[in-house]
Amino acid sequence: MNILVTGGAGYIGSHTVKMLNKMGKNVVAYDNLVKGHKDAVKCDVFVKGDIFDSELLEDTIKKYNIDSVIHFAAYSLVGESMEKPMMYYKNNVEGTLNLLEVMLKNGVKNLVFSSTAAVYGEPERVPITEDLPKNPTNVYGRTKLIMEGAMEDYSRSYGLNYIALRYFNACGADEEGDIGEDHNPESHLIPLVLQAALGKRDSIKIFGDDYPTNDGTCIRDYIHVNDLAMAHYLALEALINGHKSDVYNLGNGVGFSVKEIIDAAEEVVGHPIKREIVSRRPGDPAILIASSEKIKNDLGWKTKYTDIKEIIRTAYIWHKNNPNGYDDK
Ligand SMILES: NC(=O)c1ccc[n+]([C@@H]2O[C@H](COP(=O)([O-])OP(=O)(O)OC[C@H]3O[C@@H](n4cnc5c(N)ncnc54)[C@H](O)[C@@H]3O)[C@@H](O)[C@H]2O)c1
Ligand SMILES: O=c1ccn([C@@H]2O[C@H](COP(=O)(O)OP(=O)(O)O[C@H]3O[C@H](CO)[C@H](O)[C@H](O)[C@H]3O)[C@@H](O)[C@H]2O)c(=O)[nH]1
Repeated sequence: MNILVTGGAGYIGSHTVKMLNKMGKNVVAYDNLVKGHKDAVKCDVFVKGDIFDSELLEDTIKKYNIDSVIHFAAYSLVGESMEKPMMYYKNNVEGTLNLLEVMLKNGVKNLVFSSTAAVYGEPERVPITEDLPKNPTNVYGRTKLIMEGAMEDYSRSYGLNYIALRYFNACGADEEGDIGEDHNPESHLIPLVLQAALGKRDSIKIFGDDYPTNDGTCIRDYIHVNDLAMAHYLALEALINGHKSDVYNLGNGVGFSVKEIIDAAEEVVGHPIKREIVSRRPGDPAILIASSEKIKNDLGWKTKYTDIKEIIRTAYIWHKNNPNGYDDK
């Protein structure tokens, strides 16, 4: 396997790069560093480049004899996608189409693609299985769904072999503490809760406590970033061994409310975390819980991290030791 990882300097990409590198695979991390961090790249080869740069992509594929691609590079802020749809269609759709064109032109047919639970929108039931209707409630989710459709068409017409992985809420950090989550701006719940715990912000704002859930706050399915990373490896291995193109959910199958996450974080850090109820964030579905039975049955994926406190603890180690994230700001 000679694997090109686009978005390899980002949060999930860097964890996948590190894991593949540790497994002895040949990995080339490719990232324009618009959001990612060079220090997050724990493999020998890093190429600073854009997925729109066809020439550099082609040179990289040839130089490193690339046979497979894991494609993380995208924009992924739901709120921003509603304000700036053009930016999202351009990067997530046009950018990915460009990458696919260069791949196919150079005979690279294996692709693992980052999709998202956001393709489902407000689900008609939980746990969510892959066959449920796809009705994204935001532009971000729609761009990912459009790409799932394009990959299906490319698979039929050009022999692209792809697996799209629909992640639920990625969280946690590598246990060695050298890489973690550093988004700017940060919008995800767990890093924000931990920043509040570490005094980096005054409080954690709870976006609405009037949802139809037990405690009124939204329920999500939190999945450790290294469990996600492992799924990418299994997906790629399956494709190389002739597995058909497919789509899989990735979650723990258990839901935690926002309040339950803050309670769990308080136990991890050992002191209370100031919380504040504010109004709902537009576009937030009340409950998202994954069924990941399909990938467990098909590819033998297993989660290593099932205890939410353990997951938060791995994130806490990173945030405590790197209160300002990576040193590149
Ligand atoms: N974090 C989550 O909870 C979550 C959930 C579902 C899906 N996803 C998807 O997973 C992928 C990775 O998410 P993440 O949280 O690691 O995001 P991230 O922003 O940390 O990583 C994305 C990386 O892609 C790079 N990038 C963006 N546009 C690029 C371009 N045109 N050319 C080259 N590099 C480019 C960025 O610099 C960044 O390093 C994304 O596709 C995202 O949509 C994330
Ligand atoms: O300061 C905050 C931040 C978040 N939340 C709440 O915490 C939950 C989790 O929010 P995140 O922003 O951490 O994650 P999302 O569920 O909104 O989004 C994640 O899952 C989506 C799929 O549903 C997309 O894939 C997206 O990229 C990914 O970040 C939500 O109910 C949100 O309302 C708060 O109450 N306060």
